[in-house]
Amino acid sequence: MGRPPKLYSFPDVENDLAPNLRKYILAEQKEALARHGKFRVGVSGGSLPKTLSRALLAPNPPASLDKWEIFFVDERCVPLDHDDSNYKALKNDFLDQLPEDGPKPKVFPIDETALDDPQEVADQYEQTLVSTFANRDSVKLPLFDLILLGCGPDGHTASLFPDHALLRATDAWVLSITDSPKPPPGRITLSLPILTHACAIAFVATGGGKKGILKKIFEADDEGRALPSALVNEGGGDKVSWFCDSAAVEGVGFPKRTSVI
Ligand SMILES: O=C(O)[C@H](O)[C@@H](O)[C@H](O)[C@H](O)COP(=O)(O)O
Repeated sequence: MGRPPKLYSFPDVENDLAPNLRKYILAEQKEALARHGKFRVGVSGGSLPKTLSRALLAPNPPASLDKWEIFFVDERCVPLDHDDSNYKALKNDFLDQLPEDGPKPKVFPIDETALDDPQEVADQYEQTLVSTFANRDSVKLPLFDLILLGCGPDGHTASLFPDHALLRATDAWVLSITDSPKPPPGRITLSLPILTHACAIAFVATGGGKKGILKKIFEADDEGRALPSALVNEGGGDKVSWFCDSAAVEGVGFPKRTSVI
């Protein structure tokens, strides 16, 4: 690993992790707005939308939310109102909780017209990125201001799973998977080069269920180094920050930080 990622450990999600995550996101937002007047964020599914809403809703949602463009780091190929939809989770946990008269982000869900064909969904989503981030011929890779990731108990992140061929895919921005070990099997995901190209990348991993895998990722022995989340550490270096609670990092022998400055 070149310049190592930052590993934050907080005693508690509600009172410590969430306010520090807020501070971090608002600092990234400030830099992005100064760079190009927009804040382009990629979000994952799982528990992330809930933690995000804890971080961002209180004491009040960010004033520049109307400058935010929110994309999905990965999405399940299900209708947007299905319980498995990452869009639905973000909508329920965050978007619908915003005050009616306040600023709203622009959100880019998947196209629902070809859900039985994940490759088609991936191609359509890549087109969405191409038309938002500029012409693919002029932009080699879309530059997200911030990517927010989760980490599964097997070390997966986004819908990039351990030992899966998608980990080696470098020719597309958005990939499809039909055999996801975590249900549902049909999904789309940003590719590893897009994740690590982002200006900033944050993982949120909490709870005792993450303990063993974080140890493997950070101790990076041969097995740990090959895990998808470790490959993000490897490619993103010091652009990567991990927001964890004490339960998740118990026993992890890697220097831990306790607050975002
Ligand atoms: O849609 C998904 O399934 C995800 O994007 C996935 O990569 C998730 O982030 C991790 O599985 C962690 O999930 P938890 O935060 O629920 O542990």
